[in-house]
Parts: sequence; C-alpha cells; structure tokens
Amino acid sequence: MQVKINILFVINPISGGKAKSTIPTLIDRYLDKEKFNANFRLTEYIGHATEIVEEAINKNFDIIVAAGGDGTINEVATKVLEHKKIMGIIPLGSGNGLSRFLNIPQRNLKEAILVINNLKTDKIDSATFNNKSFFNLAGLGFDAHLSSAFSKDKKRGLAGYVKLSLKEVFSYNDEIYNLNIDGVEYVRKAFAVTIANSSQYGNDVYISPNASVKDGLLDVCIIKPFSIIKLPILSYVMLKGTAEKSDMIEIIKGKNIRITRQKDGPVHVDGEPLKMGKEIEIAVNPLSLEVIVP
Ligand SMILES: Nc1ncnc2c1ncn2[C@@H]1O[C@H](COP(=O)(O)OP(=O)(O)OP(=O)(O)O)[C@@H](O)[C@H]1O
Repeated sequence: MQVKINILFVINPISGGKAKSTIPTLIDRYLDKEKFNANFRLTEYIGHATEIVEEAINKNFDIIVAAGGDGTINEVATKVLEHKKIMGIIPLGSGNGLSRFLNIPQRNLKEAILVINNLKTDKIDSATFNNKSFFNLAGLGFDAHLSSAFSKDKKRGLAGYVKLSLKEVFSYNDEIYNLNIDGVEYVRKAFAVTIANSSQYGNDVYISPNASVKDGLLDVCIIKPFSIIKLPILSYVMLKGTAEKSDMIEIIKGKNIRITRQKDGPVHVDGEPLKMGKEIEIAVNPLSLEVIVP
C-alpha cells in the first residue's frame, strides 16, 4: 500500500477580503486522497501561521500549503525553509505576487488543488531583510508606508488597495537612501526602494519584469521622485511591465545589499508592515525553498 503524505492547509480567513468557510470542503473535494492525509487550520491572528507550521512539522507534516496571500506565504515559508520541508500555495490573497510569478492558477481553486495533486516541485530563492525572511518583495519608502496604512484599513482586496494608494500618494515625502550593492555605493533620493525576488507586487503589477526567483539575484528597484501628474505614467509602466525601459525606475541587481536611510521607520516584508532602524542588510539565499509548482 502506498504511504500517504501528511499535508496541512493553513488558511488565512481574512486574506483577499473574501469569506473562506467553504474552502476546506472544496479542497477536500478535489484533493487526491490516495496520496494525501489532509488537515486544515485557520489562522486567528498575525504570526499564527508560523506557530501552526512549527507545530505541524513536529507532528510529521511534510507539505504545508499556504492558503492566502503573500503575507500568509511569508509566515508559512519562513518555517518550511527553516525545517527544509515543502510548501504548496492556494492563492487567496489580495495581490498574490509570488503565486502569480510561479503561474499557480488564480481564481480557480480546483486547478490550484490539481497542481498540488501533481506534486511537481521546484527550488526558488529566498532572501533576508535584516532578520526577516522574504520570498516575493520587501521594501522601504512609499510601499512600506502604504502597507502600514493598508493593515489598519478595514477593506482588503484590490479595490481597497487602489483607493488607499491614491489617498496616501499626495502627502508622501521622498527620502534619501545610501545603497551598497555588492560593494558599490549609490546615493539616491527615492519615492520607494523595493527589493524584488519575484517580478511583481501582485495583480500583475510589475516592479521588475525580468526579475526571477531562480537567478540567485535580487533586483533593487528605485522609484525616483516624480511629479504627481506623472502618476498615471508610473502606473502604466508597472501594468505594462516596462519598468526596465522607464526613466522613472532604476533597477540594479545584486546579492548583498545594505541600505542606510536617515531615520528609523516603516518597512514591508512581503507586504506586511514592520518598523526597522536606519540600516537594513539584505541577502539572497539561492534555491533554498522547495515549492509545488504547475
Ligand atoms: N484571523 C486573522 N485576523 C487578522 N489578521 C490575520 C488573521 N490571520 C492572518 N492574519 C494576517 O493577515 C495578513 C494578511 O494576509 P495575506 O498577505 O495573506 O493577505 P492579503 O494581504 O489580502 O494578500 P496579499 O499579500 O497577496 O496582497 C497577514 O499579516 C497575516 O498574518
């Protein structure tokens, strides 16, 4: 008899702003029961996914599936990476940046579960932002300011995010950053500095269209200060995936990055807001995380 694999689905009930009460039933319907013993847990607070995964690994779960957005993936993947297990993804977030990059079916739960049934895996890069792991994007400046504001907002989902961005962009002030990228020094005034492992924020909004989670590199994306009348152009560049050709964004690839800013403040790590000091050390950990892919 085939030995079944213990698989745990960690479901974030608030990600993407949609109800998740039917998700366990749907997963159960399409999951291959010949292959898997499945279990389900709903997260109850920020950081809970990390605790759930730690517990599950002690109980011999080999595959942990993050059912949520990039924040849920971050919490699950941090522990999966530490214990060298395998992560699956069911995209249920507002943006789903990493799962879109990996071509995991969006808005089609059945298709996403069939990907898990196939059990094809690949190794991807992870990275650290001071002491925090990240897998999609992390950053400073406007992005960080916005994730902090978004986390306090009642409305999740794309519409809420766009509305809030438009409100906050008018009052945001650019900052000066000293960047050391693989030993080379740069000084830049910027609207935002995003460190990209994958290519996109989510919702097919591209900050670094040619970034890859398999190249052993991080893309330091500097959004230059711009006049507010150019906001539609910046949005167009990101939606079209033409950042590399735009004079509004500078992209420098590297492995070891140190960013020094003028004061402590917000950062975001996979879209989740945190506060950090003036100095941020960033490094890539090539092909370190095993993920189920189509
Ligand atoms: N029950 C809960 N109540 C409040 N927050 C929760 C709960 N469970 C998890 N969280 C937190 O919700 C946050 C957002 O999760 P997630 O990033 O998956 O969704 P999202 O922001 O809608 O999607 P994306 O990051 O793809 O845009 C995470 O920081 C997570 O820790």
